[in-house]
Amino acid sequence: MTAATANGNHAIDDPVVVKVQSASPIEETTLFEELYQMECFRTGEFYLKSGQMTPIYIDLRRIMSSPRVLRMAAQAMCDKLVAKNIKFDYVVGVPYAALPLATLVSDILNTPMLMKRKEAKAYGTKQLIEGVYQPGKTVLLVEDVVTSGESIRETAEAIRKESLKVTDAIAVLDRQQGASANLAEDKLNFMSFLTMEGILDGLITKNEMTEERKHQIIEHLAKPF
Ligand SMILES: O=P(O)(O)OC[C@H]1O[C@H](OP(=O)(O)OP(=O)(O)O)[C@H](O)[C@@H]1O
Repeated sequence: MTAATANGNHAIDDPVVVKVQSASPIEETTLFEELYQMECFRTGEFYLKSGQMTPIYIDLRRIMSSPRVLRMAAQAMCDKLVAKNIKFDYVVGVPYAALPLATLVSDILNTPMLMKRKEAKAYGTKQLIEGVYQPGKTVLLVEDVVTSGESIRETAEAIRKESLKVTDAIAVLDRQQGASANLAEDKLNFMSFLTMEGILDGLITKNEMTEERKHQIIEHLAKPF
């Protein structure tokens, strides 16, 4: 049996929608504070997937150690999806870091999840996309942190090969290094709950950073990969 959920998405075998939006929407500053307390922000010299050096590293893998904060981050994305009236039939997390987030988004919105593997297995069904799906349906991609958008793009490509549609992707945080424009070229609408600029402003309020350092970092991150 298929049932439409409150946001118009479809769930299998579960007609009862119990959760969608938070009673009061989660504020960016509230999630920032939780991420700060969980030491998700580190300054220094780190290297990203793209090979680029970054003076600030944001590690949202840490939040799986707090189900409360993990849920808050997922709920913040759900609030945004509902507010923007984004429609989709399945939720897919960009492996691996976003998988716990995607699981909670699927749960909160009562919308089925699929799982995209980084690599297909050489045994079993050898499928790259796991779960039950019908071709022609639409997938929402969920990310933790986005830099270039390449991981989203790769995931969208694998999903589209299965004759599924992908039009929207959401992340907890956009490092604001060109992902929106890159993904738009691939017909993907990208949104995030937090931005790098918001994080840097938050770190200024914590006296962890000066305005001058913030501008140096933004300038550094604006350089091409
Ligand atoms: O926008 P991009 O330039 O693709 O960078 C962002 C990606 O990098 C990180 O994943 P990582 O490659 O470190 O793998 P993991 O999720 O398995 O830790 C992050 O979780 C995103 O998926």
